Amino acid sequence: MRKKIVAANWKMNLTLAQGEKLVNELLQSGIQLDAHKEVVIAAPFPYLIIVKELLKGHPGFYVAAQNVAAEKAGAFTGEVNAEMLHSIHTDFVIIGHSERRELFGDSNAIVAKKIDLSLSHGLKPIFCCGEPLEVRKAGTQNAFVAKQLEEGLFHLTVAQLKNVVIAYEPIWAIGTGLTASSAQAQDMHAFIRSQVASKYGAAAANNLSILYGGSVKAANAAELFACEDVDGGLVGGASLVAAEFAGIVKSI
Ligand SMILES: O=C[C@H](O)COP(=O)(O)O
Repeated sequence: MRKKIVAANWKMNLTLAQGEKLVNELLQSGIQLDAHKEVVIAAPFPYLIIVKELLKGHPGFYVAAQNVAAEKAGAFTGEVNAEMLHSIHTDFVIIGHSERRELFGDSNAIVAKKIDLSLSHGLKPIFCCGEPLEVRKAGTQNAFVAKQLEEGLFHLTVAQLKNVVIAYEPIWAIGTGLTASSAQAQDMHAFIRSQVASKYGAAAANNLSILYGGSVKAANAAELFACEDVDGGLVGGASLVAAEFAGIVKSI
């Protein structure tokens, strides 16, 4: 049975005090996780150690970095590498988020390097993919996402893929209040799973968690998560309010 996962992506928001308050409120919000459900908090780098500490003793809660360097180590001022993240017990890392792709030049080739370095240091990548509005309007979203998968992810072995989570985030739905309909989400998730099945076989595809991201909130989470191939969400804005995020987690 594949894992159901809800991940909070705080992006570049919250002071440390606000982040600590949010985590504490979340832990007190009555979330019940079984062995097949996980909550991941992608906090800014400086808070990772502290958030990890706050989550201690709460099984099923994990921390993620929002990015990782594409280089191993060395003279790369301002970068944080996979080994460093592992050394502070980071569990997951978001790779290839559309904001990184669009604003910071993360190409499919760079994404592939980040995936490799993360896996080789025991981090679980949350690989993001998704099309911009013009591609959706042209109806070529499947080909667009297939290329992202092919160039960013499909060089992995089947054993490596076991430690990867995919997040499908249509760019037109991120932070816009526009959510993909559950039918649009299901169609794309089923397509992604079929691509994985063709490359790695049905068992690998069935075990892979595929999250939806893009204006997920407590009010639409249950409908999205009810789709057969939607295994949870990657949540931006709504992860910054404890009650709202707890409502989303309770929908998995
Ligand atoms: O990583 C999260 C996504 O970019 C979704 O953001 P959003 O929930 O604010 O639309």
